[in-house]
Amino acid sequence: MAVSTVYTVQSLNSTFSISKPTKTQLGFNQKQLVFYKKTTTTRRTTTEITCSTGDTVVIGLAADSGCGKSTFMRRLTSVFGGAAEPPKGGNPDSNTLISDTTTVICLDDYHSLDRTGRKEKGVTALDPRANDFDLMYEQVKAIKNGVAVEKPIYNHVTGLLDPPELIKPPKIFVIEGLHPMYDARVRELLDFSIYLDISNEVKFAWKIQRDMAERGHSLESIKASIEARKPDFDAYIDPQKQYADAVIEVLPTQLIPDDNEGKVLRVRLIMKEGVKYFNPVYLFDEGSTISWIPCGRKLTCSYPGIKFTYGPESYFGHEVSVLEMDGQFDRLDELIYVESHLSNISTKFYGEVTQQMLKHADFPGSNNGTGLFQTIVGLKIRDLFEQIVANRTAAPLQATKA
Ligand SMILES: Nc1ncnc2c1ncn2[C@@H]1O[C@H](COP(=O)(O)OP(=O)(O)OP(=O)(O)O)[C@@H](O)[C@H]1O
Ligand SMILES: O=C(CO)[C@H](O)[C@H](O)COP(=O)(O)O
Repeated sequence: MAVSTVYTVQSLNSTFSISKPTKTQLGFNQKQLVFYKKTTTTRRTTTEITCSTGDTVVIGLAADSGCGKSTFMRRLTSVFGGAAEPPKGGNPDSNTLISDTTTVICLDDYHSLDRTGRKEKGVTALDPRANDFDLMYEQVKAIKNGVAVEKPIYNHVTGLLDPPELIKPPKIFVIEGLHPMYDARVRELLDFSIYLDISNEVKFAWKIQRDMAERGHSLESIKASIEARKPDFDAYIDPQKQYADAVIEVLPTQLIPDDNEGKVLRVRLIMKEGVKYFNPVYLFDEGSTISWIPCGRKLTCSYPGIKFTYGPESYFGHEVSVLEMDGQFDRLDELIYVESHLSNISTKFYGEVTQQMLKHADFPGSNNGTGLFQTIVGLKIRDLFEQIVANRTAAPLQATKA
């Protein structure tokens, strides 16, 4: 019986056919090859095998508005080197940030209702009915498979949906916003997920600081906006934390009794056990329960001091490790003392965490656990990315040997 084999290779720019692929092409490790489709035709039957060759690692970052996502993204892209900028020559109100390695998109771009539409229907932007999850899923899947997409833009200045912008598959694709883990199909596409869990007291303090000082809002209007969002936040945003591989929880300090200023923070890094390519950070002794007050000869601490705790816990029925820091640093250069007591932080050289923190000393949270844990999660993401890529490169080699 005559058997002919047709291979169709779709690159980012074109589709072309080749009669017989080379070994490299069969190993799917050419970045520009996105779909590999082999059609074996006998006289009457056709079998199709489709393989994706995209190298893109997808990271989800969930948090409410004004909870530090942009700051976290700036720390993350800095770990990979190079600055992140909006697409060149594009819409000046684009929410996208592109650097050499990473592309960060804001999921607000998948709002299906614009500001007026939401007002007319009486729904908030947090409500799933105001968002297009089908399109979000299709486009994140395409990027993960190495296919460029035309993503819509939600314009925060006008409140309208602007014409789409072209997003090409990067090495690391970060989807940040209100709902990266809401839709099960999108969740499945994530290689790693993070939730920034800012307690109400702290969220309020940060909102006041930003919206009163920088945006001229009144205290009453800030209170009203937080209250108006709360039911939908509780229903649709907050539950996503159960799916996150890492949660950064930000709470008022316990070092000052009845503190309500929200300036000194207790920050917990909750790390899920058993996540592929992710080994939780630990303090002194993995799996033990530790309480450590490092203030003394090597670390300068003014009132109320600093306290670290570490240990195993259960979080939404998952086994997790929790590293906690309560208090704030007086001198950032002394952070090296704390860093040297942490293990599994995925640094490439001694003192890398301290170096990153010093480099961005002017970012919010640089003197406390928010900055420290965001930096560490950035390093863990770099490590995860490198492991995934190494694994993908090794797999075709093994297949070729077999
Ligand atoms: N770690 C932090 N410590 C103190 N304040 C912080 C911290 N992170 C963020 N803030 C405050 O919250 C504000 C919002 O931060 P950021 O812009 O990073 O949040 P966002 O989630 O990206 O906000 P939005 O979604 O509204 O754009 C900052 O201007 C700052 O006032
Ligand atoms: O929750 C939000 C996420 O950033 C925004 O409020 C939402 O995107 C709507 O934006 P705007 O208030 O500009 O119409």
